[in-house]
Amino acid sequence: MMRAIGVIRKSRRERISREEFEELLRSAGYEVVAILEQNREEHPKYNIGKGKLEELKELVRELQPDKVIFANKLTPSQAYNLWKELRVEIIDKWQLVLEIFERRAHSKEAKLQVELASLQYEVPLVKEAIRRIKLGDRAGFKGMGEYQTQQYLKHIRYRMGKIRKELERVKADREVKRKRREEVGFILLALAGYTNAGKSTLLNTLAGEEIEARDQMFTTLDTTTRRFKLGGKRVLVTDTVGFIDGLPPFIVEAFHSTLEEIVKADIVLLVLDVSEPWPEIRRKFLASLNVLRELKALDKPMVVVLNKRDLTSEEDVKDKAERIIEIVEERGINVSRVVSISAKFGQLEELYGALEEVVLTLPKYGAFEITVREPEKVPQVMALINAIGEVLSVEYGEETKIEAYIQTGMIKELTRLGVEIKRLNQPHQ
Ligand SMILES: Nc1nc2c(ncn2[C@@H]2O[C@H](COP(=O)(O)OP(=O)(O)OP(=O)(O)O)[C@@H](O)[C@H]2O)c(=O)[nH]1
Ligand SMILES: [Mg+2]
Repeated sequence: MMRAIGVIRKSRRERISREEFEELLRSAGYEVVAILEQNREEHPKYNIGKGKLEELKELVRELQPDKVIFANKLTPSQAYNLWKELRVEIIDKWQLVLEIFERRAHSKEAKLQVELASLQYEVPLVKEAIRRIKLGDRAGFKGMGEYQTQQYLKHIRYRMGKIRKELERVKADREVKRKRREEVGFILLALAGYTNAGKSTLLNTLAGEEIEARDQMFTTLDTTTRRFKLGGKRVLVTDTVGFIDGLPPFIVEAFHSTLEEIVKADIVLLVLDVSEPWPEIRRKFLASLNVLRELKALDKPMVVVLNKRDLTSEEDVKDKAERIIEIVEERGINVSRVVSISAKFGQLEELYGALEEVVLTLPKYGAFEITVREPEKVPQVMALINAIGEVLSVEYGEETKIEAYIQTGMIKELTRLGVEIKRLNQPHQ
């Protein structure tokens, strides 16, 4: 096991949770031999203050860790300065997150995305090393000389170009699949939310699946899509990578094809762990909203799902739901419903109820009157309607008249059965 010293600098602007940092270190597989904390504004040269640096030096000498890991973001020049002082590998929070991603990436796509993000992160570090060599420093990036460092930079750029192209291909592929699914009348749901909120557990419960769900951060990096039925309707639900506070743009960019599942969904389920203390829920909720905003997915119908209600009391859940509503009202965010569930224990009634309602407000639905002239076709028509919408009323007679909400894209499917269709209203907005 790799041994690490953690460093956390807290300031007015940087709200860093020590608990979360320790959790990240644990998830990345480090043995934490010491944690150093400091309250102060950022020191331009070392991030932490000079006095703290001396303390850290002493600790490094004494404990001989493999790495020193900062909970803050380090500038390339700070990383370099720290390395010069401590002579031990220095990484910051985002490199730590990327290390976790690397361990968890299974699919080819996830692996490429992680590699792209890591390379993107390295570019300024390598450039800084080159700048320092030019100024007379002897060792470049990871101890390489000037020529090697230059070559390395070239290699990084080449590799990034290649990965981007490959990811483009994956993206096009995904787009085709998504279209096909929509064409057969699926409603697309995306699970979004902070890491460890219970997204994969919810997908498992919804779809009767067994994808990995564990009490650790970033269990899921690959995108998984499963089908289930909501009433009679066909639904696809997609689970993707979890969010974290301040998810930096370079990670969002690298994971774009994965996160795009959220952008392309009909409904977003934003999952929160309701058993946590309110300040934690609030922090994670706001962080999730920020990522959704960055993805331009905030205008989608969204259901806030308070998960793990089995771990707390009913009043507590109610109180937190009200506070969530306050936040969204304050910020003018469009949330269709707030529901509480226990994904682990299969308590999903509230979620099903909300989805039934929200689904029918989707712009892709419309109200139609369907006339069936051949009685023997009625069962077949009804089955299809149930899969792509909802029957509102049926009038049997010489000809059967059905009023129903159905997906407008599925009209062709119905006409093929030889029925007559008339639109009753304009689509909901
Ligand atoms: N008590 C309780 N635990 C739950 C519930 N839902 C999920 N958990 C637990 O919470 C932990 C995290 O669940 P996951 O489903 O892996 O969470 P995730 O959101 O997919 O996490 P990442 O993939 O890391 O983003 C696991 O230990 C689950 O067993 C619930 O309703 N009640
Ligand atoms: Mg997961």
